[in-house]
Amino acid sequence: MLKAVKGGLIVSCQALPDEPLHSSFIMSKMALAAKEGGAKGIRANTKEDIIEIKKEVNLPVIGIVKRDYADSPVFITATRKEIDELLESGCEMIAMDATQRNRPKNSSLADLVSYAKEKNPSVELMADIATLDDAIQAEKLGFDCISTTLHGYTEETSGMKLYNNDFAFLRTVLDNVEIPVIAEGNVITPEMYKKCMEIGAYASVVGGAITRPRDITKRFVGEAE
Ligand SMILES: CC(=O)N[C@H](C=O)[C@@H](O)[C@H](O)[C@H](O)COP(=O)(O)O
Repeated sequence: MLKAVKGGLIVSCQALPDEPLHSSFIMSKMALAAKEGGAKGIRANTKEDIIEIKKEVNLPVIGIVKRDYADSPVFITATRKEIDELLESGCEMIAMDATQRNRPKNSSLADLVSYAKEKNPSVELMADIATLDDAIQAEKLGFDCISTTLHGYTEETSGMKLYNNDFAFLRTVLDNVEIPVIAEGNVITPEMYKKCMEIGAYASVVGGAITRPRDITKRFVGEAE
């Protein structure tokens, strides 16, 4: 997967149950639109969506399963159960929360990494990180790449945006790890995408700005209010 997406755009095609476009069929068509537009890969949520997407496009897929747990704030591929679902989906890469927060049932991130690698060594692993320390730890744990997905979405990083201070966080992560770093989260214009690539991101994931029309509409409406 990593080779296939190098230097390119990965489109995240996700719609949760409370979103108008929640449907595996619609996500598969979003993926087709992304492919026709030149995307090199797809990021998708749930085994069901990934299976539908794979029927429609032959692009590599980064799979996640978002599921809430009462005893932890971690919700992106949080336990072995979600890893199992993704291994059954046929996705080429699995992304998981790689923050150092408490995980459901006191499980450990190291365990999830070795579990996934043992079950299918050919599936690559992406670390969804929020801080520089998360990135450094993820590299030590053997992840294949890092994504800035959760920067701004944890208690510690609340309110921070990837583009703040001319993408300072992305630059810092790039300076401190050797494995590929993928820019993800609030990349909402083609100019921002271009900037991420110029700074040295290996690839960039864009989601809402392409596949969430409710959010796009809100941005337009909000601009004129
Ligand atoms: C924080 C979180 O839950 N991020 C999720 C991770 O898969 C998705 O909801 C985002 O759409 C994805 O990261 C792409 O980001 P953006 O939609 O901002 O381009």
